[in-house]
This record gives sequence, structure tokens and C-alpha cells, in this order.
Amino acid sequence: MIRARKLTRHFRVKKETVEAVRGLDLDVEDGELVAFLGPNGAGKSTSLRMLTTLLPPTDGTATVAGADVRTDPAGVRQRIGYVGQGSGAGHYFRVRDELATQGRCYGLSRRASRTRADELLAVFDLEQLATRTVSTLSGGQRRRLDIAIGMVHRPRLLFLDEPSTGLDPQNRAHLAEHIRRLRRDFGTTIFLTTHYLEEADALAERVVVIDRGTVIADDTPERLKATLAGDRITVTVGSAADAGRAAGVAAGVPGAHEVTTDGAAVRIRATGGDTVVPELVLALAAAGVRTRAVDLRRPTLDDVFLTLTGRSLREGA
Ligand SMILES: Nc1ncnc2c1ncn2[C@@H]1O[C@H](COP(=O)(O)OP(=O)(O)OP(=O)(O)O)[C@@H](O)[C@H]1O
Repeated sequence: MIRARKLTRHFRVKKETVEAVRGLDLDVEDGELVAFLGPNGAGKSTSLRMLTTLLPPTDGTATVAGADVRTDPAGVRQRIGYVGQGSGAGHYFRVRDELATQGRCYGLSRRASRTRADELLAVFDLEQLATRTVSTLSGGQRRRLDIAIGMVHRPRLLFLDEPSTGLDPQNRAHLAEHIRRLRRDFGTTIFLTTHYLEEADALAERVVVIDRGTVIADDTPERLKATLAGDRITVTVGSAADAGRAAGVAAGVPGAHEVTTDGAAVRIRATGGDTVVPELVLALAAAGVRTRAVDLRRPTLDDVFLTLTGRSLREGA
């Protein structure tokens, strides 16, 4: 559905060159739900704008929904939906009229555009709001209308640029459910940008991590966390001296690696932490070290980003 090779975009700012996107390689298959995750300024929007033909690439190639972004931008636009960061809806129109007008813009008859508007009102739980003026909608309702507008022409591929920015957690979860439903009920391929780690983790089956214009990781959230971060175990013992002994014991437990001490605490990075913990507690007891507390923490995508870049994505965002 998306194939990009060495996609590159530079900007000239005064006499400086900003390398916003540097040689992006990307493959998205039919029906995937992919999150493009990275800190502010990583190059997410610039990549999206090139893939949606809003910005010509400086270099490289991309085919989107079967059309080349350079040689057939109109073909790309016909086949994709794009919901940018700002609202695309006219403030003073009524919700149903706004959807119907968009349908007319895509060449639907008056009747077909009304029918399509009603379908979309149902899909996005906007039926109660059909006659309301767009300017009176809440942030979450407005965002659902924006996505409905992006779906008027039934695109097989939908781009969403930071769809949940500015929404509270409850509205974010509600929107996520609608995005999942689009994929489930209509098989829409969805490519969305976000800097919300939890959203990428919970929503996407695949996460492409971008930093400073380059893809630095691309996998399922589970595999990224397991291979690039691992579980973190903290064992608290009675004293710093005990911690030294405990660290020696921990280093010998299968699955435990990167053992460090900090006062009376021993920190361990582990593969399969839930099976390492009982083995560790038994080994410590056998060595005569009394365990006071054990904490097992599952990794987050922020731990992945930290491992890859040495920086926290939370700080960057
Ligand atoms: N029109 C422009 N002119 C000059 N520099 C630009 C332009 N657009 C983007 N940039 C620069 O390119 C880099 C990537 O920007 P981009 O907007 O793609 O990042 P982003 O990952 O989408 O960030 P955000 O999460 O803040 O939206 C940044 O350094 C930005 O300042």
C-alpha cells in the first residue's frame, strides 16, 4: 500500500539546510495499522506530507496506493484519505451538510452524498449531532468529524497526522476505538503519526520509530520492547554489602543480564522477567541473602527509545 525508498526532504532556512527526512525506507501492507512515532521535529509530518503529495521530495521515490507521488500525485490523492493536524471542517456548516458537501466535491450525486453522509454519521457516532453547527462541537467530536470527512470517498488508505493531539485521555481512547473499527469493519489501511507512546503501544500492531529524519526501529510494540528494552527487576536487600552478594547471585540466573547495584538495591535487566523473579528469589535464599522487596517493571516504548537514542521520548515531546 505504501512503498518508499530513500525518501528525502531538505529545507533551506536562511543559509542553512535542514535535513527534515533523510532516506526514509518504508513498506506498509494492505490492511495494516501502523503508528509513526517520534519526538517533535523528528520528521513525521514532513514524511506524511510527501506521502500524501502535499510536499515534493528532494530525493527518493514513493508509491502510495499504487500511484507514484512524483508522476501521478492526482492518482494518489484520489485513492487516499488525509486528516491533517488542523480541522478541515467549515465552522459555520451543519455536520451532515459538511459531510454531504464533501461527497459532492468527490463527484457523488446529491442523493448519494446524503446517503454517504448518513452512513458516516452512524460509523462515527455523530447522528445526534447531525444538525449541529461544526463550531459548537467538542474537540473529540470535531476530530471524529474530520476523520469522517477523510473517509467520504471510501479510501483504502487513510493518513492521520497526530489525530489525538489536544484530546483528554477519555476522548483519546474513544477516538482510538473508532480508528480500530475502521480497520476492522472496512479493512482500511491506517498510517498515523503520534508522539503519544501509550497510544502507539495500544493502537498499532506495528510501530515505526523515527528520530532526526531517519527510521531507527520498525516492529510490533511487543517485539520492540522485548528485544530493545527487556523487563526491569529491582531487588531490595538489607544492606549495600548484601547487594554486592545478591548481584553476584543474580548474574548467574538464566535470563538476567546487566546487573548493577545502587545502595541496597540490585537492578537487573531481564528477558522474561516473570519467570526470572521466582528463580532469583530462590537463588538468593539459597545463598543466604534475605530479599526485602522485588519490583518487576515491564518496558514501555519510551524505554525502547531510550535504548536506541540515549534520550527519553517524553522529554523530546
Ligand atoms: N517548511 C519548513 N521550513 C523549514 N524547516 C522545516 C519546515 N517544515 C519542517 N521543517 C523542519 O524539519 C524538521 C522536521 O519537522 P516535522 O514537522 O516533519 O517534524 P515532526 O516529527 O512532524 O514534529 P511534530 O511532532 O512537532 O509535528 C524540523 O526540524 C522542522 O523544524
